[in-house]
Amino acid sequence: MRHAHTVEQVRAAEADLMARLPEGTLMQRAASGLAVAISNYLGHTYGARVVLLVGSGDNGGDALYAGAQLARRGAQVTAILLSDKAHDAGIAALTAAGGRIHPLASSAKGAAIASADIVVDGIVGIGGRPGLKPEAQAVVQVAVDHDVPIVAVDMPSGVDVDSGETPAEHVKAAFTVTFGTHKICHFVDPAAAACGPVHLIDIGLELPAPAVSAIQDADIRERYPVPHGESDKYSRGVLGLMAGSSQYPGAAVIATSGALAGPIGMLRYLGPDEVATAVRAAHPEIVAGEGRVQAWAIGSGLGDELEVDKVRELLNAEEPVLLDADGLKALDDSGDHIGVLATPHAGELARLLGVERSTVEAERLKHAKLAAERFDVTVLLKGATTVIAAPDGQVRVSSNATPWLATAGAGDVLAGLCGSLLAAGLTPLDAASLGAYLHGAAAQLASASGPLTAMQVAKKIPEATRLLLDQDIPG
Ligand SMILES: NC(=O)C1=CN([C@@H]2O[C@H](COP(=O)(O)OP(=O)(O)OC[C@H]3O[C@@H](n4cnc5c(N)ncnc54)[C@H](OP(=O)(O)O)[C@@H]3O)[C@@H](O)[C@H]2O)[C@@H](O)CC1
Ligand SMILES: [K+]
Repeated sequence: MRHAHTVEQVRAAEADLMARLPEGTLMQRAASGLAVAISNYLGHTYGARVVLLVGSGDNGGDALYAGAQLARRGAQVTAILLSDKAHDAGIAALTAAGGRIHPLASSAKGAAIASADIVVDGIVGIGGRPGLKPEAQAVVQVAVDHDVPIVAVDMPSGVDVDSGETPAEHVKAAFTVTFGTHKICHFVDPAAAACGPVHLIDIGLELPAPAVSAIQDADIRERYPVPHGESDKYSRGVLGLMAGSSQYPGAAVIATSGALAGPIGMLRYLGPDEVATAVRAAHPEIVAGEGRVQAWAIGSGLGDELEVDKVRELLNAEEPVLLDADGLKALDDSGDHIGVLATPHAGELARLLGVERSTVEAERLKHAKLAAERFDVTVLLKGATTVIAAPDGQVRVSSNATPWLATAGAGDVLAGLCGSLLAAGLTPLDAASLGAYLHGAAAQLASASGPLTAMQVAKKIPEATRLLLDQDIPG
């Protein structure tokens, strides 16, 4: 996993380390990493035209020192000072390296930005409040109007660092160079979408447990419940699936496709006879009717056929339960739901919490955590970046989805797959994490940069799993 820490955690780690190192060491490490990342992006340094947007703090200092290093290697570097205050030693270093300094009032600044190869956003970093001042917004807009790429120093200025929210104007970066650890805004939308690819420069910080972790390929290898020689269909896990209705029979076929592509040994389907017939026609290996299961997945396409009392009984039973779509209507905030995984999209989460959908979309991390706490469940909030919040406060994100995945039935596949992982014995947090990541990986295979259907995603889950587990096909 990659880990993100809060501003407070970063400041504390920085203070610890700075006390043991000569002054300025951390900024030099940061600036060197930034300069290298800029050179790599441009593909050359000599003659490159680099404009630094410099705010009043150390974020501007990073930009100035990186600019000085690039100027020493032959770049034409111009700094635009956006505040009366700026990092004095950084300005001295840039000037000594042959860089130019423009105050905000300079009439030449627009032309410098318009003809730049790259603009460096050193306006604010972890000391920043959300939003851009009008003078900063104006110079950023010149870069946007002239298609000049912007590299964000630490994070795109104007985003809310600790929440990933973007309540006001902010920079949209071609890429971001950050230091010591990721920050929450790198992982959580909408801010994450403004970062572009994020390069992490190690500056030697020693950090506590992260606030948010991002799932990677290696996590699948470490946590996937791979069967062994002694496994049988029961020990691999049996999932009970309640999905589909006469109104939405297709949801059951799609959800069962997702479930069968996961690790379970057997799938029991419970639902109306005509839907069971359709499900078994698509998947003859499915067993219809009651029986022992290790986990339940309830909800996709149930429509009005949701039996709230029955579902509430299951929520209070021992087996873990996944609630999706209509199944979420059975969730209440009384009692212990520690084994429950809820998989809402933003609209469903908004209904559960009694707020507007747009509010959930703007404040995704906050509302996922709020619901996890209020309902005592693990919440998987679907989206371009999926946010998973556990009731103990752990948060993970999965960011490998493709925009093509926004298609009918994709959520049913995810519910089936996560249910399958729950039945195989993973915790709700791990089932959600691996499910979201495998779903995203399967969608990438199914899409190959083009349109896809939910069933195609389900069909690609075994291949995505095999690739991520790195297992050769025997024979
Ligand atoms: N921590 C680390 O490990 C390392 C940190 N390093 C670097 O230091 C950066 C943090 O630097 P920092 O603390 O000096 O704060 P920074 O973000 O430059 O803001 C400065 C001032 O800006 C102002 N301001 C606020 N909001 C604003 C807005 N929207 N628009 C305009 N102005 C705004 C506000 O001043 P005020 O307006 O309140 O007077 C604030 O005090 C960090 O991101 C990284 O790049 C690396 O060098 C080494 C390792
Ligand atoms: K910045």
